[in-house]
Amino acid sequence: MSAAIKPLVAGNWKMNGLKAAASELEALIGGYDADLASKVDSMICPPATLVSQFAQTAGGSAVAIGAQDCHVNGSGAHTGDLSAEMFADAGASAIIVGHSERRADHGESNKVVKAKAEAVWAQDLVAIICVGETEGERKSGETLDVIKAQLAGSIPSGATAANSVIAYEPVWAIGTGLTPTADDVAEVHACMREELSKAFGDEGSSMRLLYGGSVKPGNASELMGVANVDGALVGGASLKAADFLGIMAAYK
Ligand SMILES: O=C[C@H](O)COP(=O)(O)O
Repeated sequence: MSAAIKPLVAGNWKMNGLKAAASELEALIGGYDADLASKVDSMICPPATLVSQFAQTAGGSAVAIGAQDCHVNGSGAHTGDLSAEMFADAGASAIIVGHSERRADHGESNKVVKAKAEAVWAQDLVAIICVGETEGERKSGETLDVIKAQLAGSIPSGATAANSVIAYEPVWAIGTGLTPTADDVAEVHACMREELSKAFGDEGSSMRLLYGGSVKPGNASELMGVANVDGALVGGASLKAADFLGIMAAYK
């Protein structure tokens, strides 16, 4: 937790969810009362096929809708790709870029992630920029160097607390049920805060830093209580409204 930064709990549904899953979004909206909304922001990033529908369902509620990736260009001959402009048009307010599954499955480099963040900003949307070390990198003691290099390479100049959110997701903790210790999370988040403050001044000092990787209702209080952790990027446990609300309850 950082003083004076309103936390964000964002759900990344990844490649999960059909139209009927709107019932979970409706349940989330129903359980996310004004008191909770005053303490923590909430966002769901469904698959691209549901962004428009979810934005309509969430319209007028305090739950924001985001997307999971975008192309670096606004339009053009890129079969199967989707642009930040399209997601803005569909009602998204943020787009995740640089998730480790994109970096691994699609070979996305820091340079590509940076260009995607710029494409997100060009539509006045928020870029949720992900970084994180692999298991091998942690075991060989390279974690902080990897994170620093990813931050330096993936975040464009001009990043502000309003246009960017940074998510630390250790690759080995994603979908595995494993989590780093609170001390390990604190070490990485302190390092990120220092790097961002050096690079972006006051904007870096007040940018939201999310932790992601096997966040569940049972471990949310401990993880969200770590210094410089300003919320969570949640995968599996965001698919059910009850679990997602259980994670946000860490801020009650
Ligand atoms: O974007 C979300 C993360 O990859 C975390 O996924 P997970 O909560 O299923 O471990």
